Amino acid sequence: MNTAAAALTKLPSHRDVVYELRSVSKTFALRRIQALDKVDLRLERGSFSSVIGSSGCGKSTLLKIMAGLQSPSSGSVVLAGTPVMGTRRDIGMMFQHATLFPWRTTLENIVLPIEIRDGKHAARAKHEDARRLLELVGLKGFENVYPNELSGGMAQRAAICRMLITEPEVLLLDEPFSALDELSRDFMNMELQRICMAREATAFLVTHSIPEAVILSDTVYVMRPRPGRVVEEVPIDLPRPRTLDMITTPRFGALVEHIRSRLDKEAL
Ligand SMILES: Nc1ncnc2c1ncn2[C@@H]1O[C@H](COP(=O)(O)OP(=O)(O)OP(=O)(O)O)[C@@H](O)[C@H]1O
Repeated sequence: MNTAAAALTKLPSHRDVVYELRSVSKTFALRRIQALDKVDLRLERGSFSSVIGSSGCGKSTLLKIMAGLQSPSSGSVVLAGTPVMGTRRDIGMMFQHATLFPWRTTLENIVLPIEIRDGKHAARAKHEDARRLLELVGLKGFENVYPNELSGGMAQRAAICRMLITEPEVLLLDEPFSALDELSRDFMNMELQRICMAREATAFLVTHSIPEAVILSDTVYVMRPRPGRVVEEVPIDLPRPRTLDMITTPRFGALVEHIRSRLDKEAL
């Protein structure tokens, strides 16, 4: 078996806990909204987790706190043994829209986080790494193309490279493919799995789609609103690598139904 095939058949390592949230609460004092109430999370190294819940249940607030973009009102957030007190180098983020700069080529967009952090010289030194990442996501040959020549899916792949160029420990993903059509989204989800497995990345995804959460995750956290809290941690016992035809299996259907039954009824 070649190395790429070996990487694909490897199961997630499930060893040490890399990210831990203990009793995280968040209240927005001005509007007296308790967005999060005592949320506990433990992400194992190399695992893929998702959070699902109705609109306004606190998913984005949770992600922002994990990213160090917002501070919790109480509780602790620890990544790789140190408290998260602000943005940090070992956290990579990806959002719904790729937001590539139109005046920079794909390659220049990918190395931008390095340029901002360490300057132009350091960014240039990363061009080889950026080329390798482009190959990993299937964009070889698009190094010198401008964003207006990329499809939505291609732009999101470039955004994956931009997230990975700083070699983050964890990937925080806020509905990264929700703006894509269904076929591209399915394809990109399988690509995301391949990339995460190849790099043994620890990933955490916010999504509104139960099937997406199930096909990608080792664990799905179900949230309910007012106040936002995790009501269940659902282990997904489907084998890896996951394939799209698993969606038609009875086990997949049972997991989707179980998660649906645990969601806030008003959201359905
Ligand atoms: N900066 C803020 N100031 C005041 N209230 C806020 C702020 N950010 C979020 N909220 C409130 O906190 C609650 C949770 O919001 P959040 O955006 O985390 O939910 P969500 O689950 O991500 O929603 P959606 O799925 O619609 O994106 C909501 O009631 C929202 O109005």
